[in-house]
Amino acid sequence: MSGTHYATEILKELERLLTRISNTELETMAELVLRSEKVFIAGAGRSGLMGKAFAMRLMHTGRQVYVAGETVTPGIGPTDLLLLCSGSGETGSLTVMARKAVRIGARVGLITIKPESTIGQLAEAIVQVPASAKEDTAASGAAITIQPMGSLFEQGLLLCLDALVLTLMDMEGITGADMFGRHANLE
Ligand SMILES: O=C([C@H](O)CO)[C@H](O)[C@H](O)COP(=O)(O)O
Repeated sequence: MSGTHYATEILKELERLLTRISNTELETMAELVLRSEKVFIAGAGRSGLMGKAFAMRLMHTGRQVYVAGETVTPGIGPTDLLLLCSGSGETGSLTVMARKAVRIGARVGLITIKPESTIGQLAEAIVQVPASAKEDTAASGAAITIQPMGSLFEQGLLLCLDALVLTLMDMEGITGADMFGRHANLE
């Protein structure tokens, strides 16, 4: 298979994956975002990069958004949401954050392959992105993707988060122009 054929195959994988994501779960997550004063986003590695892309768009919708671990990020409080992006739902640093957020009384949201995971058990709202786990794609036969590791999850995660932004725009009557007005002007 050549480069563009791979890209076409990836699109087919994503189409199959996205039809298996629940609208109800997405809407529940959108409602949780709207009910929270501040939204803190966290994820490790590539999952974290997708989370950061979402954090920017969520800021564009007018919400108070922070990426956990950045120097200017304040503390989380009981009226806030910690939204975690983790395929496994078991990543150590994120599990620690989730436990701390729960202890403080904040809500935890999770986008994951594994709702039954440690973080899943701490989360009030979960959107399941039913891709292959990163370790399964390394083992022959177990995967539903031709891609290595967590790539299918991470791509599905980004699309799912962009769908969440559109859902929030619908719910709040926000336009793309409103959002563009909030974009960074020191680029
Ligand atoms: O970067 C990642 C790795 O390349 C797998 O594709 C993962 O996103 C990172 O390891 C975090 O894992 P999860 O918390 O299980 O998403």
